[in-house]
Amino acid sequence: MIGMLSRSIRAGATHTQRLCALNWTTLRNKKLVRGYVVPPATLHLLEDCLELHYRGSRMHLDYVWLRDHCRSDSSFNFKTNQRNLDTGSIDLNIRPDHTKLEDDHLIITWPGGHTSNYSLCWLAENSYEGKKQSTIQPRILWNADIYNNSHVASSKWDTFMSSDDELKMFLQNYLLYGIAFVDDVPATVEATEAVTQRVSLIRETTYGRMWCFTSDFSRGDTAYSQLGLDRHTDTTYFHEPCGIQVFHCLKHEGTGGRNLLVDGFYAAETVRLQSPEHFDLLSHVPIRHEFVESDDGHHNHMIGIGPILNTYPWNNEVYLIRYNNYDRSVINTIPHNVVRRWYVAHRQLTMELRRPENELWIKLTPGKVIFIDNWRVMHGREAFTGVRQLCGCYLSRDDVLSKARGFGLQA
Ligand SMILES: C[N+](C)(C)CCCC[C@H](N)C(=O)O
Ligand SMILES: O=C(O)CCC(=O)C(=O)O
Ligand SMILES: [Fe+2]
Repeated sequence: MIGMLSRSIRAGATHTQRLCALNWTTLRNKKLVRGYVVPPATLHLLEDCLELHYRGSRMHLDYVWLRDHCRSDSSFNFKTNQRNLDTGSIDLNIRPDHTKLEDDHLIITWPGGHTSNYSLCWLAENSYEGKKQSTIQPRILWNADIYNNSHVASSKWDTFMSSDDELKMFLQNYLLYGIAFVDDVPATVEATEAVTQRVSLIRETTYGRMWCFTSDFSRGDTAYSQLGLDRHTDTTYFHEPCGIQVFHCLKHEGTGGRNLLVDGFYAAETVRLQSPEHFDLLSHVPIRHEFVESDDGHHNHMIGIGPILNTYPWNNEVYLIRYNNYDRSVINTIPHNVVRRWYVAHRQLTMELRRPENELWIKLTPGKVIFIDNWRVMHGREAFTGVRQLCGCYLSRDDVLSKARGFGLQA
């Protein structure tokens, strides 16, 4: 399992990306890369696509796709990175009039005279064959030992607020592990908001923008009690669950109240390895989650529908887990001959999520702000006594990933 996980990390930079980074002028002259002879690129025009052999990969590039992805000035706006070309105007039976390979570029002349010029590196990087092999987001999946032995450093408030290198390191930790910490934050809602905004935009929800809650049952949800909460992800009842959950415990005078963290993707990968058919059910059967609240001040009825595990179809990478047994709603979207199999699959995932060795327990104290990837890492809480006050907020995932990409991180 661990071997597999580290492969997924190394897959971060694809074969083609690494090759493209080399100096090809030298290579063309020598035709030799570290002892390997580089075969020249070759082209075959098939009925509906062009077959390109380049640096060890064989790609099939559909003619309509090629015309659609033309990067000439009239087809593509490089200032805005948007397509100019009207895809609706491409002849669906289009075929090149003429093709040639020149200086690691493919040049196509289309009927009517338009010319397209594609770098072979770009094609390799953007072809289906290239994408199928690469990981969208490299991650280090963990159980308690793996996480603890990684000795992931927390950021400190001062450096975090002033240094971009520190923010980049924080984001890298967050992307790899799905959790990241900032320490020594002043124990106020304002400072929590500031530390959060350093990362990205706050996502306002029915709970507010910044929320501060205690066990006062002010809302129709057990989070607002002293009860223990089993591992779960939040806002499963949104079609797009919140991307990040931020928690800062401003005060706790009493006992208990530790938080539990479990890497949902670690558990999901174990299920995939042991019972691919269970993994398949969990990633295809749509399930409803629901939040119904009706009292004096609050009227909410949220419904979110989607499978427990969400995967990219082309490379089977998991990108989102919705797991909240409290908020899971009536199952009426599955025929009876599938229901029991789904429960068996769900039980297996639950057992993996509940293995004690997968549980990371932490006591949040004033000053320690945790960012949790709510699409990946479950959180829970131990029952507590006394006054416990937690503040925090949600972030939307797109904005956080965009920030990370801005630092050159793969996300
Ligand atoms: C975090 N905050 C206390 C504001 C909201 C808690 C929401 C809890 C809900 N059952 C869910 O899982 O989404
Ligand atoms: O009280 C806690 O530590 C967390 C409760 C919870 O699950 C939530 O607010 O989403
Ligand atoms: Fe929660």
